[in-house]
Amino acid sequence: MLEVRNLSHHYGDRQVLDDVSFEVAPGHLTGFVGANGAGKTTTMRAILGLIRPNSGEVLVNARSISNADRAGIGYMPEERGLYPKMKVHEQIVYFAQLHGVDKTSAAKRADELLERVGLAERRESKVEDLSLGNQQRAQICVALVHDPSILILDEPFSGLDPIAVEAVLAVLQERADAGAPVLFSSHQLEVVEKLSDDLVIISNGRVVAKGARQALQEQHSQGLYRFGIDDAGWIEQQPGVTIAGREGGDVIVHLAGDNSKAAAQQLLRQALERGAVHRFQRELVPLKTIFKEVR
Ligand SMILES: Nc1ncnc2c1ncn2[C@@H]1O[C@H](COP(=O)(O)OP(=O)(O)OP(=O)(O)O)[C@@H](O)[C@H]1O
Repeated sequence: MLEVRNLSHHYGDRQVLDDVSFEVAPGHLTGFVGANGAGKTTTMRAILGLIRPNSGEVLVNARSISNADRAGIGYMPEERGLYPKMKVHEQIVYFAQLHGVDKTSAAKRADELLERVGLAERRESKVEDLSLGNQQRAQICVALVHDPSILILDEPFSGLDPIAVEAVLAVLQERADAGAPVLFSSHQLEVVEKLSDDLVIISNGRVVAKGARQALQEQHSQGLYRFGIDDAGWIEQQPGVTIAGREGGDVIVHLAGDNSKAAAQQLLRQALERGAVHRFQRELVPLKTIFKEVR
C-alpha cells in the first residue's frame, strides 16, 4: 500500500498542495485527475522524493517511505527523460542498469517490453528519430524495465493511439496483478474511466473526491435511469421526473426523491403498459460530469 498523508506544499507564497491525502492500493490502477496546475505532478514528485513537501508524509506499507522503496518505483516523469541520440534498446538497458539490473537480464526484459508495446522493430533506432507516440512507448519501457514494485506515471497515455493505449494498459495491469500499486495521471477522462479501479480527483491542491471509481460514479448518478421506449413524450409529464438527456433513441431520466429505485420500478410498469421497453437500466454519469461537479 502506498499512502500519501497530509501533504502540503508552497512555491513562494502560492500553496500548491493543501493537506493532500489518499491511498494507492496494491493491485489497483488509480487514476489521478485534475485540471492543469491542480498539483498532480507536485504530488508525484513528493512521492519520489524529488521535492521535499513543507509538511506531510509518504508511507509504504504503513512505514515512512525509504530510499530502497523509492529505488523500487517505476517513474514516468512529465518531462520525458530520454537521451535523443541513444538507441531505444540500449537506452532501456542503460536505465535498468541504473536500477541495479544486470545487463543480460536487462537486455532480455527490454526486448520483451518493446515487443509488448509494439516497438520491437524500432529497437535500433535513435530516440530522436521516433514519433512522439513511439518515444512515449519507449519511456514506458524505461519505467517498467526493472520490474518496479510501485508505479508512478505522469500522463502515460498522452499522445498514444488507441492500440498503444491497450498495449500499455495490458503491461500496467500485469504489474498491478503482481501486487504493485499503480498511480497514473491523465487528462483523458474517457481513458481514466475505462482503466482505473480507483480515482483521486484534485482541484487547486486539494483532494475533492476519491475512492472506487464505480462507487463514485454510482454516488453521482443517484436517480438516473435509461429507458429505451418508442414514445417517451408521456414520461416527462410524470411527477418528479426530469429528462437528463436523450441518446440513440433512449431517454435518460432523473427521478427526484429518496426512493428513486421504487420510483423507477413504478415508471417501468407504466412504460410496459404503454408498449415495448427495449432497455431499462441505471445510468452512470461519465467521469467528465463528476469532474465538473467536484472541482
Ligand atoms: N518549480 C516550481 N516553482 C514554482 N511553481 C511551481 C513549480 N512547479 C510547479 N509549480 C506550480 O505548482 C502548481 C501545481 O503544478 P503541477 O505541475 O503539480 O500541476 P499538475 O496538476 O501536474 O498540472 P498539469 O496537468 O498541467 O501537468 C502550478 O500552479 C504550477 O505552476
